[in-house]
Amino acid sequence: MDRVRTSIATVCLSGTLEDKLPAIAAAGFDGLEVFEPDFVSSPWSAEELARRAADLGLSLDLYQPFRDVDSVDPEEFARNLVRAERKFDVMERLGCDTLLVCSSTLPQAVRADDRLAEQLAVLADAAHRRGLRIAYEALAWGAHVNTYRHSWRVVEAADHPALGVCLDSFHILSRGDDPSGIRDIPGEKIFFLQLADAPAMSMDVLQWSRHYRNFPGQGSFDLAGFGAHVEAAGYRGPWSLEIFNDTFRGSDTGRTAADAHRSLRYLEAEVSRRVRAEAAPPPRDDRRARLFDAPSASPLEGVVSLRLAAGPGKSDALRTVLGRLGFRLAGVHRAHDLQLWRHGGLTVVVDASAGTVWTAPGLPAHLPVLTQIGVRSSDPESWEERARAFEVRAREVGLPGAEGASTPERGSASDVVRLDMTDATSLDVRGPASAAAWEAAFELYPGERGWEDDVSLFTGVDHVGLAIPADNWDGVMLLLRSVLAMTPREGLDVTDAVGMLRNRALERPAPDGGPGALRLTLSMVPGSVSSHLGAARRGGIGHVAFACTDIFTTAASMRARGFEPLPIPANYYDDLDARFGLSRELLDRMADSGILYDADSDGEFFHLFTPTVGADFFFEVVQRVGGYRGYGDANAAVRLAAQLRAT
Ligand SMILES: O=C(O)c1ccc(O)c(O)c1
Ligand SMILES: [Mg+2]
Repeated sequence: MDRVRTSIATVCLSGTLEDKLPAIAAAGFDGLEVFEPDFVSSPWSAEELARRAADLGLSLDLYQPFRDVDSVDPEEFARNLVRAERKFDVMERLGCDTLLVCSSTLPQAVRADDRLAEQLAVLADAAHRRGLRIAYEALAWGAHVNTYRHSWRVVEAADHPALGVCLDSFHILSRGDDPSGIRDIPGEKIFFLQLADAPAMSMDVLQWSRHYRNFPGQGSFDLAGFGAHVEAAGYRGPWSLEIFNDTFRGSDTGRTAADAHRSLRYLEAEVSRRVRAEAAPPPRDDRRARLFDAPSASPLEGVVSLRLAAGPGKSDALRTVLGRLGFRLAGVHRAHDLQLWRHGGLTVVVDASAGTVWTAPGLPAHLPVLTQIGVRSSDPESWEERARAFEVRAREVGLPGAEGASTPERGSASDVVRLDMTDATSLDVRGPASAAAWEAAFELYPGERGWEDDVSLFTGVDHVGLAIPADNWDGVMLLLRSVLAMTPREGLDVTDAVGMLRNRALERPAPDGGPGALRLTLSMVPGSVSSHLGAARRGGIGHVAFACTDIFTTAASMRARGFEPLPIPANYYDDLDARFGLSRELLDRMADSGILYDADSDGEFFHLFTPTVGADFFFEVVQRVGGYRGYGDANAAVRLAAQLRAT
């Protein structure tokens, strides 16, 4: 059976049709929806657009929108029919056979269903005579028809072969409607399917729809459940994206189109899972083969290494902090200005060169920056395949050779597969052979093995905080959810001394089902990818949080190395006392070491912070007690104020 056809409305992308068409084709779409304002503002004739689309192998799947066709005023309805005929002319010339008609938003919309069905049948008849058809869509803010069930009732009553419904996930899910009734619509009467996700928001639904939609996997709708209903109904037309989003309208066209196509692949894989889970016995191959499914990859087994670009300017400050955290300088690279720091099983590489040795040419605007997170896994190649299936570039990397910084990727096979998570930070999946290959590139200090201080205070990396430029937020979210199968937690906005930060944690469970093998907290920073890392924001954002089992012992040990706890005000501990009723003794001990506290129904959380190093980077040490699931976000404003004071 044929694969699902993918389509995208031109309104999703930035630029003019000259920019959009090639980007849509390059991203791998089969077709597109012609958004009328894009056509009206184009110098291309309908024939020219049709020819250009055909040259790129794209079909024109829908012409949209046609608004407010029905009317209680017969003369107005007659005029609307004339208007429709003009659009049929355009569609004939385009070779596009389906017109999207939205439910009316006007006061003169027909309120009687039988009358509305009659008018739609007249319109459908006119379309039919031209070999065209009408897909009727219930806008969530339609004056009379604003639910899919209502649109289907009217279409069913009209009973015309050239009239069907258009289902748009946004209009259905934004209202909190139950989508399971889609199963009751015959698949062949669903003429078109528009897919959009959106972040949870509490606002006027029209504003929400016109400005904040995003691609499947970027928002919080249950689109997999929605898609499973549509599949069950037997719909076999294209899956089309219709995203009105102000940020996408101003972002790189090719990049947005690539995200868009990836989002459909992700959604197909998710729907495929639902369909399989639902059906007993599992659906036959024909149903499954229609939907894309990604190969699974070897489990990730925790963060084992980190790399920080510090440049010559920030490497000393970083060196001081790492030393106080209990890391030791274990060696230097044979050819590059790279330092190897170690603590127990953890490795941190500080890149002190004037460019970055492994990353993009030129240093990011703000230093230090976390450029790499290394995770252990038995089969890195399986990640290369999985990433490729999701159209994400991943590659096996060589170690920086001795030839010079200009050819860092040449060198011995590394057993490392690199995936670009953000513009600054890659995820390096490190296979069993990677550690040895890696070490060979470094000159280890004598006595490195029997270091007298070789106690490991940290059990690993609890989580990593990344600053994400606003225009890359949705793209990163989709990549983490699709390729890495991470699950977002509820978003949280934190208001602090210098503004508001939008935060979102994503987690990927450990192979043993325990807490996160990979936990990331993303914070949205103003600015764009093109300014390399967004505008500077005062205060800490990017960070690495090390896990420990006894934060008081860890704090004492850090202090013995010269670490000075971040001064946390007494008011904070009084407030803790009021909220949690902790013992005075515990509060005093926490205050003494600059430790902050949080608790949820499953456990407790203790954490401490370093001052910021450079623009916004810091380290955190955390101790989770019981099943605490959060990240101590309640303390973010107190932490930030203390960091501002300390730097
Ligand atoms: O916002 C609108 O008007 C609009 C137009 C066409 C659509 O398909 C839609 O979902 C919304
Ligand atoms: Mg729509």
